[in-house]
Amino acid sequence: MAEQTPTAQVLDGKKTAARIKEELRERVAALKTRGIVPGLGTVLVGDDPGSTWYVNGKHADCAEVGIESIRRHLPANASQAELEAVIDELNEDPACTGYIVQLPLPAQIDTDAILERIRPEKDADGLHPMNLGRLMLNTSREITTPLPCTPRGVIELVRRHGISLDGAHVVVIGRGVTVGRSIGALLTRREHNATVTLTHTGTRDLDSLLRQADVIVAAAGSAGIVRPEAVKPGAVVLDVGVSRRIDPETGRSRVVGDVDPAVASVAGWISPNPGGVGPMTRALLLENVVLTAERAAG
Ligand SMILES: Nc1nc2c(c(=O)[nH]1)N[C@@H](CN(C=O)c1ccc(C(=O)N[C@@H](CCC(=O)O)C(=O)O)cc1)CN2
Repeated sequence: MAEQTPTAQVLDGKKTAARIKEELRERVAALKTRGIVPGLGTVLVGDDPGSTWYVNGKHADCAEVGIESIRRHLPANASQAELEAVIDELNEDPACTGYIVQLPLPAQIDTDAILERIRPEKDADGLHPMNLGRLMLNTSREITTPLPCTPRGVIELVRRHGISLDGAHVVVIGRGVTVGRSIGALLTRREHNATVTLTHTGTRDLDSLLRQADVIVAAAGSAGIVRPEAVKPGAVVLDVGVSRRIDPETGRSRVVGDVDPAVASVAGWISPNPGGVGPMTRALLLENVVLTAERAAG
């Protein structure tokens, strides 16, 4: 079959994230004039190369916008008690205005118990049950607690390209808490006003649902699961999935998304992967830290 020309417009996460970081630099400078220095803590358990890369990126981002950063690194065999001691320490540290625990955690750790131990006001990822719970409450009031970074990144990426989600049918693939379930809750709030179909590994005939979507958010971690024949012409397609493959030419590991590259000849808009939602996740984490510091300052 002849190769088709990509016609979709690009949802450029790199450029958009750079703009957000510029705005944040000014907000951080304004906080500093009031004697408030935002500080992001990161907790990494183990030496997974992907997680290490993400955490290093978060520290580099902080330096770029003037946020202080605090790093805690535990060995892969750390116990629940050892990790909880670090959480308790960051909860009390005044220099740490918000922090994240890099996920996934090793199997011996009870992840839910760790997320629950983070002080909700310092939960820079918006994954504490109280902050996730607030997402479910009064859907017309503005939320003033931290929200999960990837869902916010997706929404901000779309909004900053002038696309409205009001009334749109969004089909989300993946029911994980960091993306799928929380984006469903966020998009159905009154301010976004979308209709969401949340699909997962138990969904029958995914393609027939995808064909009805105005917007697809693919967060399955299943390489190429969104194929061109299942995409409505002109749809907005956001690729959040991360799978890793060894590139036969370079021998290096590279990211492969959930969206088949041929979708670019059918969709109206598409987010590249890498270079789409990933950089937005990082930028929105910084925004959560700044927001938390601004709110604490009154
Ligand atoms: N505590 C958390 N853990 C994890 C989260 C999270 O939001 N909070 N999300 C992911 C990892 N993640 C941030 O932590 C993240 C993933 C991807 C990117 C990114 O910029 N990706 C690049 C490509 C990177 C590559 O080549 O490997 C891109 O998309 O351009 C940033 C952050 C799971 N854990």
